[in-house]
Amino acid sequence: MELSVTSTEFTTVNGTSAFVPSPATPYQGDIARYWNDEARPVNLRLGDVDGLYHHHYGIGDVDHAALGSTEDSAYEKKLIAELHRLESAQAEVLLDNLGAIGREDTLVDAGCGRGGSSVMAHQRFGCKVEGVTLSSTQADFGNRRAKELGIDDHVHAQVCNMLDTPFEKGSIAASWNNESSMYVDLDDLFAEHSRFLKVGGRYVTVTGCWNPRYGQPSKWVSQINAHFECNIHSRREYLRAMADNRLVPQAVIDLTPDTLPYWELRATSSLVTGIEEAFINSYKDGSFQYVLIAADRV
Ligand SMILES: C[S@@+](CC[C@H](N)C(=O)[O-])C[C@H]1O[C@@H](n2cnc3c(N)ncnc32)[C@H](O)[C@@H]1O
Ligand SMILES: CC(C)=CCC/C(C)=C/COP(=O)(O)OP(=O)(O)O
Ligand SMILES: [Mg+2]
Repeated sequence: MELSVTSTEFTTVNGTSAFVPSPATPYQGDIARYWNDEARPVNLRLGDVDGLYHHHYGIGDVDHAALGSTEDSAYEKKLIAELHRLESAQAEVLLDNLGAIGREDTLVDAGCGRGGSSVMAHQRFGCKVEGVTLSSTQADFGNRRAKELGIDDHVHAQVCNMLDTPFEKGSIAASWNNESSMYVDLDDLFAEHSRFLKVGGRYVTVTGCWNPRYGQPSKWVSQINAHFECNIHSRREYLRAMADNRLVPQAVIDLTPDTLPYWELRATSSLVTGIEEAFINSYKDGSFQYVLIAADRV
């Protein structure tokens, strides 16, 4: 495993030894531990459907015909497949917004999780994808999947702070944060993307953000922050930090109506985690939005 940090330590995670780089901050240490320990069935069982493991949410209409009757003994399996289909549809929309990518290009998946979006990007464009995550468990998982798929020469994950990456200035054709920008300061994040992206390169984020029109983060947004130990930014902060870092928005898409069917379906499943109500209520009261922002590095 490649590491872009200078010192390392061993720690105990779930009773086993895991390799944890010295975090840039105590907060990043907490986030590394959080994702090293994470093994929720709602993520693993969905990933098992086709081997693409996501840590993001879904978009699009539910295919009720494919789900069939709730009385059917195979209903739960179909529901899991449907939730997974919607999560992969979200990643497809992110990739749609990366623009023209060639086989020779290298992309950066910032906060790559178990690597589902990285694999999909390689499968679509034939390009190289470099994923970074704070979690050694996730990086190992992603690299193992890439090896199993025979694409480890193109898809690679490493334990690395996305605010301080080893990628050379101007070397990257496109980069993204798929539900990972709520763990960092946006000025620091966009300064780093702006540094390693080529001029004319594309940056995309899919994220949940609080709506400035609501006023301040609602109780539901605060509940989501506490649940994931993250810090959801406002839509205004995204646009301001992009403008300050040579990232010019080309598309701002409100995906809130598209993600509600996913949440309403998930709330009926046996895999609920308890956070469904906060997402549904905040999307419905307008305090929280699910957005995609695509920007050009100028
Ligand atoms: C909700 S998961 C999203 C994973 C992935 N993008 C996906 O769509 O499946 C958040 C990810 O952000 C990563 N992350 C959070 N802060 C980070 C940081 N400072 N540097 C690198 N990764 C970070 C976590 O390690 C985790 O992999
Ligand atoms: C849109 C927002 C605010 C996202 C916060 C980041 C996050 C934890 C995303 C999903 O991860 P996951 O797939 O591991 O979560 P879950 O277990 O709930 O499916
Ligand atoms: Mg999930």
